[in-house]
Amino acid sequence: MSALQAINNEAQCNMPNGDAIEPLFQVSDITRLFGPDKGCQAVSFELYPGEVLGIVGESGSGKSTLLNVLSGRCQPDAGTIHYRQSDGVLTDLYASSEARRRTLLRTEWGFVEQNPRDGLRMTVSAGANIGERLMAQGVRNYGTLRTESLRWLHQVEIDASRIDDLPRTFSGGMQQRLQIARNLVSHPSLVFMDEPTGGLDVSVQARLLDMLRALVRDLGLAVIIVTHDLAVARLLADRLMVMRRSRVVESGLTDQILDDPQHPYTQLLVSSVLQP
Ligand SMILES: Nc1ncnc2c1ncn2[C@@H]1O[C@H](COP(=O)(O)OP(=O)(O)OP(=O)(O)O)[C@@H](O)[C@H]1O
Repeated sequence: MSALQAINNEAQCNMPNGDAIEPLFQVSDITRLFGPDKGCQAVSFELYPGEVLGIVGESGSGKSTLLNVLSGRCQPDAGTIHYRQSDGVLTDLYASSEARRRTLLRTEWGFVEQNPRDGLRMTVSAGANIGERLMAQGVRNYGTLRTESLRWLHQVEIDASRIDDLPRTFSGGMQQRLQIARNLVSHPSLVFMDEPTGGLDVSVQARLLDMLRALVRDLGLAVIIVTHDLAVARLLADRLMVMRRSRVVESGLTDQILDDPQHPYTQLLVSSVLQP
C-alpha cells in the first residue's frame, strides 16, 4: 500500500517533519438528481495531493454528473465541496462565484474531455492551445509561451514541426495528447478526466494510457477519472468508487476492489469485464 493510499484509512497523516497532510478536496454528501436515481446522490470522499481516484460504473450510473458537480460545472442540489487552493486557503466551491470556479478550472485545475474537440480550441494552432492556459496565469512573454508549448509538444510526443498547425489536422490520438498538454502546462494540482481514452483505437489507447500514467506520477497530480473501463481504472487509479443508479455502492483501494469485490454489483462488473 502506498503512503497516499494509506492516508485514506487514517483520520490524519503526518509528513516526515511532523506536519499533517491536509486533503486537497473534501466532498460531503453531494446530490444532483435529474429524476429518481438519475444523477448522483449522497457522495462523500476526500482526495489527497497526488492521489488518483477512479469513478467506475455502468452507463447511466451517474459518473459524468458527479464529475461535472465536482469540477464546478454543475450546481449540486445539496452537499458541499471544499478545495484547498495552492496558497493553502480552503475554498467552498459552490459558495464561490461562478467566475471564481471558472478561474480555478483554467488555472489550478484541468479537465480532460472524452472528446478532444470539446476541450481544445479547434480554430487556433496547437501552440496557441497550449499557450492559452499559461496566458490565463499571466504569462505574456512570446518567447516563454513558444518555448513552453514546444516543451509540452515534446512531452506528449507531438513533433515540434506541428506547432503552428490546427488541431483538426491531427489524428484523434494526437488531439487527445494535445488536450492533455493544454491541461498540464499550467501545472494544475487537480485534473478531472472523463473517459480520456474512450473513442480511441485499442493500440492508441494503450500508448495514451502509458503516457498519462507517467505524467500523473512524474507531476504528482491529483486526478479524478471517470471510466467504464476497469483496465484503465486498474492502471491509473489508487482508489475506486463504484457507482450504480446514482449511488456509490463500494469504494476502496483499486486492487482490493478489483481482486476482492464485496458488493454484488461490483462482483458482477468485475466478473463480466476482467475474464482471464
Ligand atoms: N442534463 C440532464 N438532464 C436530464 N437528465 C440527465 C442530464 N444529465 C444526465 N441525466 C441523466 O442522469 C443519469 C446519469 O447520467 P450520467 O451521464 O451522469 O451517467 P454516466 O454514468 O456518466 O453514463 P455514461 O457512462 O453513459 O456517460 C442518466 O439517466 C441520464 O439520462
